[in-house]
Amino acid sequence: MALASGVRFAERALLRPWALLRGTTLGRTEPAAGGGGDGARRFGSQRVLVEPDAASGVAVMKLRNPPINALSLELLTELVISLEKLENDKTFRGVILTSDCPRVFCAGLDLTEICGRNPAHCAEYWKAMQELWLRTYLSSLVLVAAINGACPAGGCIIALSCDCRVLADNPKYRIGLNETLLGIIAPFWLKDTYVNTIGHRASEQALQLGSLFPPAEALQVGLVDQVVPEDQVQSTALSEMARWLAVPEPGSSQVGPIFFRSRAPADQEHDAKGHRRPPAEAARRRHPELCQLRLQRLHPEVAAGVLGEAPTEERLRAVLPARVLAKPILVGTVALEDSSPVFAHLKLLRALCFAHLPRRP
Ligand SMILES: CCCCCCCC/C=C\C=C\CC(=O)SCCNC(=O)CCNC(=O)[C@H](O)C(C)(C)COP(=O)(O)OP(=O)(O)OC[C@H]1O[C@@H](n2cnc3c(N)ncnc32)[C@H](O)[C@@H]1OP(=O)(O)O
Repeated sequence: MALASGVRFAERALLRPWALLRGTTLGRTEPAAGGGGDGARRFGSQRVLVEPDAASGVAVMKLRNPPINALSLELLTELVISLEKLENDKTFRGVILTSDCPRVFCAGLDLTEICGRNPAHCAEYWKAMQELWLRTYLSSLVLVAAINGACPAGGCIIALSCDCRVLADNPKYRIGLNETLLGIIAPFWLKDTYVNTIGHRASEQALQLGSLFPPAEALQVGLVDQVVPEDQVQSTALSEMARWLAVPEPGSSQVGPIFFRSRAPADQEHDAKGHRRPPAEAARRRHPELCQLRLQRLHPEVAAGVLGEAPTEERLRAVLPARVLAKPILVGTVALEDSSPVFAHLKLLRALCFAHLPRRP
């Protein structure tokens, strides 16, 4: 019964992802601030404001979940949708991520989404967090973080998944992964991202101590690329973006996320006819091992949400057709298959089941 109700919950959420967006208006379009230039219209949602500049191919994406841009489920979902929208629009090559809330870039996970919530909610929330990380870390767009406020934990994760980080020079704006101090253990993909950015020893120390770096130290350790006066963060981010976008194709698309963040061949962005693959598919091809990690890491939490409790083989065999169990399912293609929610859900269920079954000889 727990299984059946768990499945119904997940199915409903997957079939109606917009149901997660309580009180949200998506796709609203209005003139950009300052009158808007050539074709400049801003769009976005309640918690993510997008100011696109078609002429430069750059959009500024502002988090606005006052007072501190805590990563609520709604904000995570809206960020993913906005990024996906820009990735699918060939006009855009770069996004500047910044905050619309004074003094805080992003306070990290919304702790009210975790504390005292049921396992199904935690699973949904955690999945959304990983989705955002995958979407940013593997994005085909150049992402520059214009960090105009405090940037702890989950805020730092967003910044780390960008190609470049510009931090405002204000000693109150500290940045780092401090979750250890809250009793949250960084998953290994996050540890790896830290190591890739600031090196092994610095990560080891900073993660264990839960260090938050003030601007000068963040620059010194390599956590940010530039520290500039607060009123120059946006303009510096735009200059950085111009530098990154000036690299001609194909170099610009083949180095960067594909080259550095994947062990897969670097030619996965386009199909044999030269058509650009949908971002989710390209990401999966570029980074199969990430997809795999994703589910390996995800399954205990999701199992709690989807299956109600750790399933026994007997229970799984009772609910799954024999042919499903006869053939190993590729674990991990699930969450990136968002084009078909029902299919994705079935695959998720199967993959979870396999994660709990004894290995075949
Ligand atoms: C099932 C899920 C499993 C998850 C597994 C995770 C695996 C690892 C992956 C990611 C891990 C991420 C870890 C995190 O992100 S944990 C969050 C860590 N965040 C922090 O430590 C930041 C804490 N906040 C602050 O330091 C400050 O609030 C600051 C952002 C600097 C802003 O300071 P200030 O402007 O002075 O504002 P206040 O401190 O007064 O805060 C205003 C109100 O906001 C509330 N608040 C603050 N932070 C959070 C938060 N993260 N979530 C929810 N609410 C938050 C604060 O209590 C104030 O509320 P109120 O006005 O009602 O008192």
